[in-house]
Amino acid sequence: MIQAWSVDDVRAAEERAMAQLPDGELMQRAATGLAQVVAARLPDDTSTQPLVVALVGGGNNGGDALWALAHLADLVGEPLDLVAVLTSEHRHEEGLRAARRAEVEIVDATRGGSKGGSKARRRSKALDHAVEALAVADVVLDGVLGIGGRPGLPDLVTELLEAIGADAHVIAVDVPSGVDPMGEIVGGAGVFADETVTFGCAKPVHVLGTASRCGMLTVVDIGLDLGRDHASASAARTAPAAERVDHDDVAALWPVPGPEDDKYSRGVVGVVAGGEVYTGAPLLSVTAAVCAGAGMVRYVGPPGPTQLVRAEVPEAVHGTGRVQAWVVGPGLDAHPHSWDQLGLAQVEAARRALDSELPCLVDAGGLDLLDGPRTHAGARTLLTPHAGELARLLARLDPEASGLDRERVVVEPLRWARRAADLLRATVLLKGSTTYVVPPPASGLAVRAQADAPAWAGTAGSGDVLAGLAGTLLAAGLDPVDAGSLAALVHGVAAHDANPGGPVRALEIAQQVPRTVARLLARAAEVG
Ligand SMILES: NC(=O)C1=CN([C@@H]2O[C@H](COP(=O)(O)OP(=O)(O)OC[C@H]3O[C@@H](n4cnc5c(N)ncnc54)[C@H](O)[C@@H]3O)[C@@H](O)[C@H]2O)[C@@H](O)CC1
Repeated sequence: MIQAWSVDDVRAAEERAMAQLPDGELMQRAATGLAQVVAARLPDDTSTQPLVVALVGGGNNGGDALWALAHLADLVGEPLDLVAVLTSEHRHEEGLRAARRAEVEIVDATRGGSKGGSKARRRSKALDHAVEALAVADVVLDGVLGIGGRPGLPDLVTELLEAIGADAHVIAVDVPSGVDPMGEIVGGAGVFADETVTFGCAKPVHVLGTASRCGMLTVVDIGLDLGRDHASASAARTAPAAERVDHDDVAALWPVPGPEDDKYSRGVVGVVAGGEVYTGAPLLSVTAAVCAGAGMVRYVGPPGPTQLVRAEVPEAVHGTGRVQAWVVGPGLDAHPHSWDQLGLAQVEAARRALDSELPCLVDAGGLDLLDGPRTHAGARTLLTPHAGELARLLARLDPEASGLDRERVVVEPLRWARRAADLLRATVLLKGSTTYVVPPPASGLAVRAQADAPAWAGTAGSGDVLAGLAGTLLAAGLDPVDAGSLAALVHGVAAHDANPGGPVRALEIAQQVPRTVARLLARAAEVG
């Protein structure tokens, strides 16, 4: 599990550590670790002298970058070209002195050129020089903004970033500059790093939807005390703000049956999905549930899709009966015409499932049937909207979200998922290239974010498969946060495994699940 702590918790932990350590020690640890990573990324080709350029901001993040350049000169022991481009009128003076002592070339890009005239003529010589160096640098260190950064960048920095050559390896110091350190706001201007070197622990930016801006993540241990040892939790220890389940967690979380288990103890999942119009969704959800290892799958639906499920998934049983969790809504028409008796009966079946006290996954058309907090199943409800469905749900139920649209959800996914989780007292799994699993804020549980799926997985029916998969995990007794995040991971990996690097159809994702689960379980046995 990758765990990330909030900026406030990191700052508090830094203060606690600094109170025990000599002045500047934490930054030295950070800069030394950073310099070691940079040294390892220098080109093997020794025919030309490697060039490392650091973009240096005015805060401690800039200080890290300056000290790292200073250490690098000692560490590598071979001639290097080191350039620090200052991007702010503020300076980390100690870092600057250290860089000067180490004969790092200092380029002050903030020194303005002549005023007036065209933009090109106004550029200072220093800026031109920085731009030239960036174009040919082997490694570029982004030390403009760290955890003190707000989303967005000054124009000067944007101009410098645009000058970075295509072959440069870009390493962000702690946080890619311009990107929200808390990972709440996705997109916008900012660095796209090949790699991020962070200090003490991961921050939300590294695991939420902003993770794609960070590239590979290295955490340098600088001795922060951040709730690593839950067993001896003291007042000073804090809970993570965000988490990501990884492949090595699957064995610990996946419900593997034991010799005493039977189909009932493994979990019976009931699927109320589809209708006479949408017949594919139930087939996909039921297939996924069977393939995920449900003890039994009961399908509830009108004759058309029932016939199809009978023909394609002989393992499924039909009609209502005892279940341990419900999947309600894939392909469900929540508002059938008054003459559509079969459609109305299916909506009634969905409402009965929603009103039961059992764990419940609510997807697609099922979301349109929700009208307030989940008082019965409460914390054991998992809502699985995509951005458009979440916008529609909130615009309908939350007076403060009237007019909310998909685009706003895409920019601030956590804000709106959290809002729905709070309002409906349910866990919200928001689907997208990053899948967020957001428990009700009152639970105090960390948000999870998964980004395991290839873009090919964004295909019709893929969400129906995810619903069947996650519903099976709910029926096996997992809580909604584990069920949602584990299902998202396995769904994504199965989409990859089904056809690595190429298109995949939803049914193939479902059919791949047994082998993907087996592979992930075997991996744990090998690692363990
Ligand atoms: N506190 C410590 O002991 C340690 C701090 N470390 C480093 O310190 C960093 C945090 O340093 P700071 O708190 O100085 O913050 P930053 O270095 O991230 O920069 C904050 C400064 O940038 C300005 N700023 C923020 N967003 C901006 C934007 N979008 N456009 C223009 N200016 C903007 C702020 O007003 C502030 O002056 C960490 O990310 C890490 O790199 C590490 O050295 C580890 C130890």
